[in-house]
Amino acid sequence: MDHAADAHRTDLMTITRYVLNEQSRHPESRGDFTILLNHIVLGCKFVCSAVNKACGSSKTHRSCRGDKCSGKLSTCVSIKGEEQKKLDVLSNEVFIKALVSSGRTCILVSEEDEEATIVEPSRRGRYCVVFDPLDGSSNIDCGVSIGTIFGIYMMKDDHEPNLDDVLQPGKNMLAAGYCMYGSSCTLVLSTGAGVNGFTLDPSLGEFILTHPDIKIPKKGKIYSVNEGNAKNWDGPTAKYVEKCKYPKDGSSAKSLRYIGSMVADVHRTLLYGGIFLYPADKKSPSGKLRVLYEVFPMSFLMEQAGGQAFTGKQRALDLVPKKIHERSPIFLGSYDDVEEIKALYAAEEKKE
Ligand SMILES: O=P(O)(O)OC[C@H]1O[C@](O)(COP(=O)(O)O)[C@@H](O)[C@@H]1O
Repeated sequence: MDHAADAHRTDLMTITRYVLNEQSRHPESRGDFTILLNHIVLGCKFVCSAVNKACGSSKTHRSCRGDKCSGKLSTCVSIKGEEQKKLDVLSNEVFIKALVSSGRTCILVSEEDEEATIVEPSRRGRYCVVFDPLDGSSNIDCGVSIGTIFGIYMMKDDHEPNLDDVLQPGKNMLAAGYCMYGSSCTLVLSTGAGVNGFTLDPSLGEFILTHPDIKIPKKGKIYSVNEGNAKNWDGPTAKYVEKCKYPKDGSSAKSLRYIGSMVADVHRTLLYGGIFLYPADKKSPSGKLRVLYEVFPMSFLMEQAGGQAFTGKQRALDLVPKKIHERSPIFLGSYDDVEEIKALYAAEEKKE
C-alpha cells in the first residue's frame, strides 16, 4: 500500500489532538481551551445521538421504541424512558450542564434561555460561551439537517461576570463553530487561524479532521434566501436578487438553493461558494437571525475562510450588540458576491 495513503488512514487527527497542537503554539496556554472544547464536543455528540435515536413521522428512524411516541422528531423520547422532552429543550440542558461542568466558563447565553446563565463561583473559568443548541428546530420533523452554533469569548479581566462580557463585537470572539446533524455529523471550527471541518466517526466516537483548511471560493454560483419575503425587501436586496437571476453583464444566472436551516445553508455556502442572505424586510426591520449565536459565529467562520459578512450597514463582526438576543440582517459568503451587495447598499446610502 502507498505509504502516504496508509498514514492518512492510520494517523488520525482528532479534534482534541488538533486543538492541543494549536494551543501548544501559545506557551502561556494552560489547556483550558482544550478542556472547554472537549465539553462542547461532548454536547454535540449527545445531540447527534439524540437526533438519530429520536422517533420521527417516517418509520425509518431506527430506535423508535417509545410507547408514548408522538410520531414527531421534535418531541422525542429522551434517554432512559424519562418524560418526553422537546429535542431543543433537551439539547439546551445538555449544553448548559456540559459547559458549567467544564469548570472553564463564567457566563453562558443560549437561544433557549431568556436570561444569561451566570456560572456559580466554585465552577467558574474565564470563557464566555454564546450558543444556539439546536438551530433550525422548526425543520426537525421533516429530517432536514439542523445544527448547534457556538461562539467563545474570553472574559476581559477578573471581575464578577456580567452581560458586558458577552455584549462584545464578534471580532473579539476567540473561536466559533457549528456542528451539523445531517447524513453525517460534521463539526466546523475556527480558533482564529483558518477553518477546519471534522466528521464524527461513529465507530470511534471521535471527530476526525476531514476538511482541513476550508477556503470559500472567491465567487459562487448559488444564492440562498427565503424568496417568500421578497415583496417586503428593501431596494438593494431586491436589486441584488434580480441581478442573481437575470445578470445583465453576460455572466450566468446564479441558482437559488434555500433549505431554511441556517447551519445547512451556511455549510453549503462555505464549501461550494455563493451567498446566504437573511435581510431586513418591512415586517422584520432587524431581520430574523440573532447576532450573538447565529450572525457572529457564522460571520467569524466566513471571514476565516476568506469570505465576508455584512449587515447592510457594516462589517458584521464590528457590530456591538446591546441585548443578548438582538437580531441583525446578514449577507455572508464568497468575497466577490458580498462585495456586490455592499456596493448596492453603498449606492443606496449615497442617494439618501
Ligand atoms: O423560515 P425562514 O424565515 O426562512 O427562516 C429560516 C431561518 O430560521 C432558522 O431556522 C432559525 O429559526 P429557529 O430559531 O426558529 O429555528 C435558521 O436556521 C434559518 O436560517
